[in-house]
Amino acid sequence: MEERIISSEVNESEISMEQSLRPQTLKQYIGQTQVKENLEIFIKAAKMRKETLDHVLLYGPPGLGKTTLAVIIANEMGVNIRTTSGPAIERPGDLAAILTSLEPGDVLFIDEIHRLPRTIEEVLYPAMEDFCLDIVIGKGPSARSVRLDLPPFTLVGATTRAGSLSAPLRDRFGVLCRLEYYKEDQLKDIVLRTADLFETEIDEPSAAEIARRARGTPRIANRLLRRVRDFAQVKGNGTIDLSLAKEALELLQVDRLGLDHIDHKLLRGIIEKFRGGPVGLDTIAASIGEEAETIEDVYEPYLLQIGFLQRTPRGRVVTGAVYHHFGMEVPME
Ligand SMILES: Nc1ncnc2c1ncn2[C@@H]1O[C@H](COP(=O)(O)OP(=O)(O)OP(=O)(O)O)[C@@H](O)[C@H]1O
Ligand SMILES: [Mg+2]
Repeated sequence: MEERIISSEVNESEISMEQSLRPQTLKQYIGQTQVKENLEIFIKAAKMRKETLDHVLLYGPPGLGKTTLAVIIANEMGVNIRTTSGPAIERPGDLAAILTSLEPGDVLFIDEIHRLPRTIEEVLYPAMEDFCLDIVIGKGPSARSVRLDLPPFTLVGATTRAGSLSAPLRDRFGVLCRLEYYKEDQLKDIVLRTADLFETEIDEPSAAEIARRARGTPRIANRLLRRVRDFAQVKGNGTIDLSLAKEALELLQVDRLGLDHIDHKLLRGIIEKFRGGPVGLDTIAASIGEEAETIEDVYEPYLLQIGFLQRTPRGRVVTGAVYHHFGMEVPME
C-alpha cells in the first residue's frame, strides 16, 4: 500500500513524536466528552473505595486516542502501566510472566486485543475475573494444574475492531468506551495545543483549516500541522497564517474535506464505471487494484462517516454529496 498523508495509521517515523504530544491527564485530553465523563466518575469511585479500576475496553478507528487514554487512565489512578499487544503474546507463559510481575493496582494495556490467540484468551478469563492464573505444570500423565494468585490489576484493552472480539472476552470488561471521530472545533483545539508544544505560531483560521482536512482524527491533524510547519519554515518566516496553510495543504494534495487522490479514484471509479453503484466490494477492489480488506478497513470508514458512501445489501453506493463535491450533476434516478 502506498504511503498516504491522510492515513489514519501511525508510521514508524512518527512514533516517538506522537509520544511527546500525548496529553497526560483527562483534563488535557480534548473531546470524547462522554467517555471522559464516565472514566472520571469510575476512576474517582475506585480511588475512594481504594480498589482497582474495573477492566476497560477502548474501541474505535486508528488515531483517535486509545493508547493515549490508556496512559491517562494509569496516570489518573496513580499506578504503573505495562504495555503489550495481542500478537506479541504467543504462549500462555508470556502472559503469565507479565501478570505475575504486576504491582497491585497496575494497568496492563493490551493493544490490538482482538488479535490475542484463543488459547491466551482462556488464560485471561480467570485472571480478569478472580485475579488468579491456572497453569499446567509438567506434561502427560504427571501434568497437574496449579492456581496462582495475582495482584489485582486493571486490564485496558484497545481495538479498532470491536466486532472481532469474542463475546466472552468482551463481557469481562466492566467499562466499554467507544471513541468517536472528532468534531472540527475539537481538532482545531488539538492543532492549537500541538502548535504550542512545537512552539510554532499559528492563527485560529489556519488551525481550523488543518482541522477541517484531518478526517476527524487527531493523528492526521498533528501530521498535517507538522507538514504545514515545515512549509512555513522553508517558504516563510515560520509563522503559519491562512494563505500559507492553504498553499501547503494544496501541495499535499489533501482536498478541503481531507480526501486525497486515492479517495478520489475510489469514488470516481464507482461513478464512472458503475454509475454510482450499488457495486460489490470485491468488484471495486479489482477495478482500482486494491485489496477488498484494505478498502474496508482503511479507505471506507471515513467516507461512510461523512456520508459519501453507503453500504447496502447489494453493494456500495455513492451519495449525491459526492457529485456535489466533484462539481458534477447528480444523475436522475
Ligand atoms: N483527545 C486528544 N487530545 C489531544 N491529542 C490527542 C487526543 N487523542 C489523540 N491525540 C493525539 O493523537 C495521536 C494518536 O493517538 P493514539 O496513539 O492514542 O491513537 P490510537 O487510537 O491508539 O491509534 P491506533 O489505533 O493506531 O493505536 C497521539 O499523538 C495523541 O497525541
Ligand atoms: Mg494505539
